[in-house]
Amino acid sequence: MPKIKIVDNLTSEIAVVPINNSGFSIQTYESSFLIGPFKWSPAFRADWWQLKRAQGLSGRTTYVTCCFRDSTYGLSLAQSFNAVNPLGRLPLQPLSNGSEGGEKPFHVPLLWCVALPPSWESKVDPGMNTKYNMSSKNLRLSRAGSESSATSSSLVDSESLETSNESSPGKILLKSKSLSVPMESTANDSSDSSSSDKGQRSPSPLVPEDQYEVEKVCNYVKDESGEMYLVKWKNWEEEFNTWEPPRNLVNCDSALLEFYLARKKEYDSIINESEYVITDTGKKRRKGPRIYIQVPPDPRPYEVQVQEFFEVHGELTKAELEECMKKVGGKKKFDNRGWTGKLSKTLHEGIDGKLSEESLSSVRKQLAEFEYMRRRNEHNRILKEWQEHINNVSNGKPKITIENEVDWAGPPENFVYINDYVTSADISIPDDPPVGCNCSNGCYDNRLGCCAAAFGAKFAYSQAGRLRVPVGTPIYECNRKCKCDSSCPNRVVQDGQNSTMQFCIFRTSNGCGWGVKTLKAIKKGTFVTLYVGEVINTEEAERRGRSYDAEGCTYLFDLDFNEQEHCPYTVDAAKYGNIAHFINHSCDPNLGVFAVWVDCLDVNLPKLALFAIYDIPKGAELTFDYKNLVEERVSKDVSQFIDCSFRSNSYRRKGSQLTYWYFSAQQMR
Ligand SMILES: C[S@@+](CC[C@H](N)C(=O)[O-])C[C@H]1O[C@@H](n2cnc3c(N)ncnc32)[C@H](O)[C@@H]1O
Repeated sequence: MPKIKIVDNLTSEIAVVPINNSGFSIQTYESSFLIGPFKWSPAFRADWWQLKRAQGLSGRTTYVTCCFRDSTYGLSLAQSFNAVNPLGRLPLQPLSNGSEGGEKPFHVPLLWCVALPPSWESKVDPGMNTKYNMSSKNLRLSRAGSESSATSSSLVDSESLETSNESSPGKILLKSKSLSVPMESTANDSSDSSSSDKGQRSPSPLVPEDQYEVEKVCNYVKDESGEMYLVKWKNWEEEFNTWEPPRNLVNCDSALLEFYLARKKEYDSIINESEYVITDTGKKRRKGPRIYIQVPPDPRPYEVQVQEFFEVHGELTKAELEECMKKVGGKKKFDNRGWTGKLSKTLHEGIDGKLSEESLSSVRKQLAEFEYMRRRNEHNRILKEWQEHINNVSNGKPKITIENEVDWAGPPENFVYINDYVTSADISIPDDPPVGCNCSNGCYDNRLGCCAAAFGAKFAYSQAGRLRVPVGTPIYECNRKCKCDSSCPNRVVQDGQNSTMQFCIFRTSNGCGWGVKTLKAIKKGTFVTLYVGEVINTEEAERRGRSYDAEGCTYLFDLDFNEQEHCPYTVDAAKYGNIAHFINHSCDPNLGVFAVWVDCLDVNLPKLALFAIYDIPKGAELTFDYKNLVEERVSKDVSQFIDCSFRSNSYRRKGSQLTYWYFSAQQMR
């Protein structure tokens, strides 16, 4: 009667019970644990997970060794496989020939030792249903590395196992990236240390202790239970080669590629040298024996394989990609799971010139979709990075998203997001106001001595912090010298944007480049944003203006509020700017620009603040009127280029007194 003893470190014994031809049941005596019957099927996988969970092993990659010794049939079989995928292919290797007699020692390295050779089914008497026990003296454990380096949960208790002095090739060594304790050969360990060394890993400072280097890939199989590669490990003899699932083969691209290319060549030469016959049904059939070698998937990254295809069949055209854009749109994520299998194979048939015109065109269509989505994904990633950067700088005030479903434009080159004016070395913006108000018990409309009244201006805000003066009104907010505190209603612009505001920098579809839309409704009179940039002097502004004219882009804003003097300063938002950099022009705008003085009371250096001049609905593009600016500063060509495509905003209130508001700084006085 064949006997098998199952040993592990959690339970002393596990019985493996063959259930007819359908598989095995595992019983652990200590915990009266019974699983099964299970088959070599997905159901077995489920059972296995159940077992792992019950044993507290879930979430761990555990290596499992299954051993089978059948004295009736005189064969010892052993194979290791990953517990995460117990259904991985188990190519069985006879470890010793039972006909030589005697029980051969072999290692039982990790948690489980169970009898699981699929081919055993055919050898088991269907009705037998017998518990198999193997004497523990057949099991032998030894390991390389120190005892202390072993985790107790990953080793069989060697005390409980008897040792055998027999030399035998019957050993199982697990050499894989996840294995924590390397096992060594016992074949010659007591008598021949030099040959024993051959089976050990030589210490390498570059390879962590728990990892093994792939020297070469020797074979590949794929069947309904998955793919496995036969691996020769660096510094280990061939007899220690193991079958590994693809996920265990990390950082060994060149070994995989070398094997793939050799295997493909071998396969192609068989195909090319074969004779073919035309069958009665008109099909071409290869003559000769079945080809047993299998070609693994090309391990090179998707981009490399696709490039090879394009080199043979030409790059994708703009039209092909645009077709995809219409079909897929801007949002769908690139998912290359669909890529890995079939398409890769077909692609290679295309590279090898084995596809018909029709199939080729269908492959191109599929590739165009992949390419489009891949590029779109990459593009979205870049935009996302930019979005994160902007929100970091603005501290989420306002919250900004970026969207481009229109073209491939990315973040503007050399653009630096800022929150406040920046200056060149020759300009400084004072922030120490010489005077402030004495209103210790509240600032309010026309209160004598309060900042607005002191400067001869109107109190600009309602108690709710909304603007209530028409465009052209200068705004004097309370400053750091004032007696009032931060709750003062005359501190709107200096408080910055409300963090509940949400804007989206989006790519316009009417050729205006980027624009800004609001993702939340904005009430009329609400402060929306500052127009910030680099403060430069007149001469520099003239120079830059000429070059911006040539480019057809304008970001210059003269601070020409002091009618008495020539305008000494200009704000240039081309390179340094905030969200206002992206706000487009309209002759019928929903934002108005106001000059606001806070801590800098220099008449030539106000802040430029954009306020909502209507109730703006969610989703509307934000615009202000910079036509006057264009007429003053920019050439005719550019002012022709600027159109007033936003004129017909349906949410505009007819007859509103605000319709005559203009962007011109001159008119704000
Ligand atoms: C302050 S920027 C606005 C953001 C700009 N769209 C971008 O992509 O960076 C001004 C430039 O935007 C473009 N622009 C703004 N409003 C426009 C409009 N109504 N029609 C055409 N182009 C416009 C012009 O190129 C102009 O020089």
